[in-house]
Amino acid sequence: MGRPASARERLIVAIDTADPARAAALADSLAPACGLLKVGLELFDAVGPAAPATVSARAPVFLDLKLHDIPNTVAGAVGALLPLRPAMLTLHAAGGAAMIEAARHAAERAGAARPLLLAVTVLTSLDAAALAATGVSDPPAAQVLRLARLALSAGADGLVCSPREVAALRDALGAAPALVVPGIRPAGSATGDQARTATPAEAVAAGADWIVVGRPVTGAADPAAAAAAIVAGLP
Ligand SMILES: O=C(O)c1cc(=O)[nH]c(=O)n1[C@@H]1O[C@H](COP(=O)(O)O)[C@@H](O)[C@H]1O
Repeated sequence: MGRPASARERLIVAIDTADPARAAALADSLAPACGLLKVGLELFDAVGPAAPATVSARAPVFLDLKLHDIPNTVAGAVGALLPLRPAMLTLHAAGGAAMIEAARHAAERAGAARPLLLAVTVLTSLDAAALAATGVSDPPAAQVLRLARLALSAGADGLVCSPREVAALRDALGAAPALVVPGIRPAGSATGDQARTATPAEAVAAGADWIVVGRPVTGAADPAAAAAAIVAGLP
């Protein structure tokens, strides 16, 4: 899929719920207010392939299953997901080059309808101490850049990173990789479990192509109005 052509198209709303009726209601109200709707592990694990199928009737789907397994298994999973026609699909960069190459190879079977393959670098919920506890003593920014280079050279189309790394990734990698950025918090909204955050406008000004927002929109009294307010504040 092409890069967003408007502020509205930059917004991806994460529909994180295990309740299919709530997911359908959120999709109905939010589809006109954003570019894509994200179906993640919570909804997919609860509802199965019917989840993206329901949502894709309303908006393009970002299918965020963060695949991370041996290359043969990930290739098979990508092949099994292609009939759902996601516009974007995630896998963990830490799965390594051979896994990403296998995913790319499998995705190419969809031809022109191939989803954008996005490599998740360092989860936005990890701060430097939490990352160090996994055995990575480099700061998050260095690990994000290392994983970004690995993923792109193995065939990923883009990256998922926190807003804190976007400017450095653009400096190092240029305009080519798609940068999809969660960890977004409008001023005054609760951080929750996110550690590396910034506002929607800061993320886009730094070079994000798309921003991913979940609870600040879906937890609002009027989710469509919350989404519209985010879009109105983008540069
Ligand atoms: O791949 C993702 O989308 C993702 C990667 C990451 O590092 N951090 C992250 O928060 N996400 C997703 O982005 C969404 C953020 O939701 P909120 O924290 O509610 O805005 C969730 O659906 C996460 O699964």
